[in-house]
Amino acid sequence: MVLPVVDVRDVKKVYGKKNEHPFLALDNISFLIQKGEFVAVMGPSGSGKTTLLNVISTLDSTSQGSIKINGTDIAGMKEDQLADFRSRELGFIFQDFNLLENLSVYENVALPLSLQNMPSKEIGIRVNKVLGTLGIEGIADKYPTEISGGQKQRTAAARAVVHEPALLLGDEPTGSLDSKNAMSLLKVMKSLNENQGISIMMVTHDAFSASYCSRILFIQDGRMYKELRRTTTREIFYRQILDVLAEWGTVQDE
Ligand SMILES: Nc1ncnc2c1ncn2[C@@H]1O[C@H](COP(=O)(O)OP(=O)(O)OP(=O)(O)O)[C@@H](O)[C@H]1O
Repeated sequence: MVLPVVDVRDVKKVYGKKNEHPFLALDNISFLIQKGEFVAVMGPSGSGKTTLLNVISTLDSTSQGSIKINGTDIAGMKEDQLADFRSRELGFIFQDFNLLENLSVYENVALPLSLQNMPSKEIGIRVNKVLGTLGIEGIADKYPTEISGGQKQRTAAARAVVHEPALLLGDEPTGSLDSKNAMSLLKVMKSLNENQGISIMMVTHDAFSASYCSRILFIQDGRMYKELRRTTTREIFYRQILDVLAEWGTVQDE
């Protein structure tokens, strides 16, 4: 039996203590992400997207319900087990890249493997492979201050997948890129998804970015609002996404 890569059941997240006006940020959210899916989470500001990403990425705990990543229930794990789990099973790609400025592109990408104490020869093989996949082998010796925004985001993507995680998580990964670099990163993510079989879940407010995904989860007020599967061309899917956003009064132009 193939286990889903993400299994979220009846998850609630309450912020604040009980006697201090608790706020229900996630309200009985349940969904599955199967291996090989590329899923976007969309919703109005304050709907709980980042909260959902944080509890799935094990950076925050739930108040109720269960979350399994690749079959492992993350609720009962201690902090050191969680850190180990995160470093093996998850990859993160953020809007602001989070590259270390005093390390070269090669060293930034190698970091997750160095932290796992992998032999340097094997690190070299893996890093060079992923730099090639993302088309940035030519800038391996440059430093983050010497490369473009698009190259920084590719470096961040390479670092996020170099350890071959079960799940790649993105928080507005195209958010700080111009449209050309955003499209280029989305194509890279789609190719990692289709050719390397990496499962991806990303939060985005951008319908164009979401149209590269195979499924969209729309959340509102901490609840599942709607789900949209791509069964058609990217262009038609984009219009279908815009139709849902229009229900919230959030219309965008491509
Ligand atoms: N640490 C916290 N303590 C109390 N309330 C919080 C906390 N973090 C988030 N919230 C509240 O929970 C709700 C969901 O926040 P969250 O950041 O998940 O929304 P979001 O959908 O990611 O929003 P945005 O699109 O604006 O980033 C919001 O109403 C927010 O004010």
